[in-house]
Amino acid sequence: MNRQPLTIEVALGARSYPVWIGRGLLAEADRWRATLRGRHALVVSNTTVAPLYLQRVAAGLDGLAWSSWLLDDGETHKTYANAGRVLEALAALGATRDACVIALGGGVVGDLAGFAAACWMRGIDFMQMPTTLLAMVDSSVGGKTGVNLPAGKNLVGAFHQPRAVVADLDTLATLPPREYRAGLAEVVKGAAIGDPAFFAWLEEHADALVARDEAALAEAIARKVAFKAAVVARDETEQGERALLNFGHSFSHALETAGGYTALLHGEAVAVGMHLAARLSERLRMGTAADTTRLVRLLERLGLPTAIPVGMQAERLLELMRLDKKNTAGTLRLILWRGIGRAEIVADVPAPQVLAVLAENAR
Ligand SMILES: NC(=O)c1ccc[n+]([C@@H]2O[C@H](COP(=O)([O-])OP(=O)(O)OC[C@H]3O[C@@H](n4cnc5c(N)ncnc54)[C@H](O)[C@@H]3O)[C@@H](O)[C@H]2O)c1
Ligand SMILES: O=C(O)C(=O)C[C@@H](O)[C@H](O)[C@H](O)COP(=O)(O)O
Ligand SMILES: [Zn+2]
Repeated sequence: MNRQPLTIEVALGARSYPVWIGRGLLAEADRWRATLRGRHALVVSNTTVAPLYLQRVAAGLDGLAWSSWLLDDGETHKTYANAGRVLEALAALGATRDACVIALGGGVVGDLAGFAAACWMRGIDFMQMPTTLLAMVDSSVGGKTGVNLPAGKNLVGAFHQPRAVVADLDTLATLPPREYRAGLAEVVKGAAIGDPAFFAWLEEHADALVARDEAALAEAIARKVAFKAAVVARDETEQGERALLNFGHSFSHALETAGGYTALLHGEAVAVGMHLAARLSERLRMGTAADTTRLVRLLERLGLPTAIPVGMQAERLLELMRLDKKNTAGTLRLILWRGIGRAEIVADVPAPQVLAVLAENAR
């Protein structure tokens, strides 16, 4: 079998890096090990992923001074305190400026480990080894790193690009169904904001994706990664276009925070958030009910939620949305939607209209 991975480059000049997508890549250490510059490596993983996959990575670190640091599992552990613990682990390892932090896990591990790498000695190398669908198609690519505060999602963080992304599709074999579906939400997001042909392809292949058909999944991952890589290459630090990748996220981050980071998975909250953003767009006479229906149908076929969880108050959600990083000067700035493939950044969105959509959809 030809084991050459698909390579998608994130083109950022001297800081360009490959996203390798394929099977068996963790064990093919020669490829990824060549990107390590120094003799120290810290593998950050969690208590679920490490027993499954750390051994494959460890085999490739032979001869280096390396150790591992394991996070407890779950979004509630993506905290500033735990980022500090990763930094302490780097100190214990004696990591110098040429050390590398390797994130082995989902987006929680990747965001936290990347943030620690951005902070240690003002920034050291970092490699992403995503093991969830969501991390492969979204969080491992683009260099957004960070942690949550009780006040809000991802409020503390840094842009810090990895040196390489190693997406080993074999790891998805152990991913629980709910986590797999959550990853599909970020795939739909990419198509919804800027690629109508991809959206139509997803509609056509929804059943195959639900059944985890290998070819359909590989194509979905490749298309979403290529889409995101291109956006990041044009606007690395979200001065403009990159904010479109935040479609649904003003709502979803509020939903996640309101739920104490346990009620909804990030991808599930993004699905609900995209639905709410589409409804708000209709209300503001930007989008059409027909497009919202297409979006909701696709999300539901993929097994994703589209409704606000029972008991979440509209006023509380609006209050949380006011702390979103896209806002300026005390006004709401959201990603709204003119329809399939046509998202837009909209400033000064009237709060009463947002509240009305939240209230209409709260249960
Ligand atoms: N930086 C970015 O650009 C970006 C983009 C999207 C999401 N995110 C962040 O990513 C996080 C969500 O990431 P996620 O959905 O990967 O969640 P996650 O990291 O919590 O992983 C999901 C679950 O799957 C388990 N798991 C991971 N890989 C597994 C495997 N191969 N087999 C079995 N179990 C496995 C994990 O232990 C966890 O229980 C959120 O914090 C979100 O804010 C960041
Ligand atoms: O890469 C981006 O840019 C994104 O917005 C991707 C999002 O899916 C992701 O959830 C990201 O972490 C959100 O970033 P934030 O800036 O809203 O915290
Ligand atoms: Zn997201």
